[in-house]
Amino acid sequence: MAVCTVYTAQSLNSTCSISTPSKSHLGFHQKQVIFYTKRTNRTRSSTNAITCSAADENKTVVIGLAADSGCGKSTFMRRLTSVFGGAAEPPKGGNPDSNTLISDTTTVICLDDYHSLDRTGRKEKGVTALDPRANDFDLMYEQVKAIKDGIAVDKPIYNHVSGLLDPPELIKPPKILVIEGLHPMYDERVRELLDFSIYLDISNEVKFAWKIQRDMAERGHSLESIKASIEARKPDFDAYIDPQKQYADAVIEVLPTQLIPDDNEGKVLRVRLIMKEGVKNFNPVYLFDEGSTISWIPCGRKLTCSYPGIKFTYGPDTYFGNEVSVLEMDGQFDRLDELIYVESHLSNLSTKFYGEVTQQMLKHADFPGSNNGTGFFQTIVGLKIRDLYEQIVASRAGAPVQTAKA
Ligand SMILES: Nc1ncnc2c1ncn2[C@@H]1O[C@H](COP(=O)(O)OP(=O)(O)OP(=O)(O)O)[C@@H](O)[C@H]1O
Ligand SMILES: O=C(CO)[C@H](O)[C@H](O)COP(=O)(O)O
Repeated sequence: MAVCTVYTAQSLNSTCSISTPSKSHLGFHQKQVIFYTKRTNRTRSSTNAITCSAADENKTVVIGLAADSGCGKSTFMRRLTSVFGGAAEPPKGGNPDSNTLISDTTTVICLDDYHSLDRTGRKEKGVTALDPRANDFDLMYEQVKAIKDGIAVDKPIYNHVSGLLDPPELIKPPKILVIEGLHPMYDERVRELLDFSIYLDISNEVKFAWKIQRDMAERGHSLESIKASIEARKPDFDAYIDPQKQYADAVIEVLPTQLIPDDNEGKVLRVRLIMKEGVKNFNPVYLFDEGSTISWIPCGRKLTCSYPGIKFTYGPDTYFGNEVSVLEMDGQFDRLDELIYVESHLSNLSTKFYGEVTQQMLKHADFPGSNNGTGFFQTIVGLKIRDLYEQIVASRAGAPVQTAKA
């Protein structure tokens, strides 16, 4: 037994703890405790440096989700957390404007909380929130690494209501940590901590249509102000956000349909799920025959399709020099219960029972994108992440990995 100041490891199986008071500015959860190590793999008798790490099988799995604002991250997160069961809610009794969502298995933190400049600060310096100079990547790295190592942190909160940085909130290491926001793959050190990464790539036309729908209808903004805000963000979006897609293990690309010539309504979407080959614990989904190039129009006797119909394509491709498999869906579903027909023609879905994708889609039929490839592919990626998590846990425990059914 030793008495020391520790950055508290929350897991009982944590192997040891650390004492480096000079690091308190990094927001580790710091307190004076009697320090007891249950299973010590490594101890170093130094007054100010005891290394800490959670027992390997308990280490937090870290997922990164990158996208611009208003591109469907929250909707995706709701689909993902639902796959693990249990409701995701803000920390109980905490800041009502917290951006964090916690469920039994997952904790989703929003990287806006690492803005180093508040709204006024950005205005004074003439930088946008997308600019790396408005974000604290050192703190982001230190805290994500700490959580991954089983250590709770006091994470700052960026308050979107006031535009100010609020007092921090305690984040305990969950089974799965999702870091979502503008820059999860921007900093190489943070990128290295990710067990899996996703980029939501929404084309300008579609982003514009979604922004109008939300910001005009729900937030009372004018068409001109929405256009101006998109234009103002574009240079920094192109410089700092968009390039992250090259690092993503999966990209969901959302484009206008090709089924309606010169469509400018932006309601019918062509959605591409780009899946990197050779990623550990992740086997891309395929249609009919793995590695072949397939074009499929499922609108026949088993799927109701009104104009302009539905078209799937699948095949190998390259993306930023990486080998990928691409599954594409253009069009929209008329009847969600018939989705089972499409699901039954896809393989490597990592479902636990026949029809699980369809069941998830029906459960959240009211979420945006439920009648097209955005919701369909987000659900599939959610199931793939569950599978990846289960494989990581099984391999750490040295148990044979029980592969998913489909
Ligand atoms: N798949 C979709 N299909 C149609 N509209 C969508 C879809 N996903 C999101 N939207 C629209 O975009 C808006 C923003 O979605 P969401 O809140 O999920 O995005 P976000 O990236 O979390 O936004 P922010 O970062 O601004 O909080 C929704 O209110 C909805 O209008
Ligand atoms: O790009 C964003 C990510 O959500 C926001 O614009 C950024 O976080 C700044 O927020 P606000 O506009 O509320 O000051």
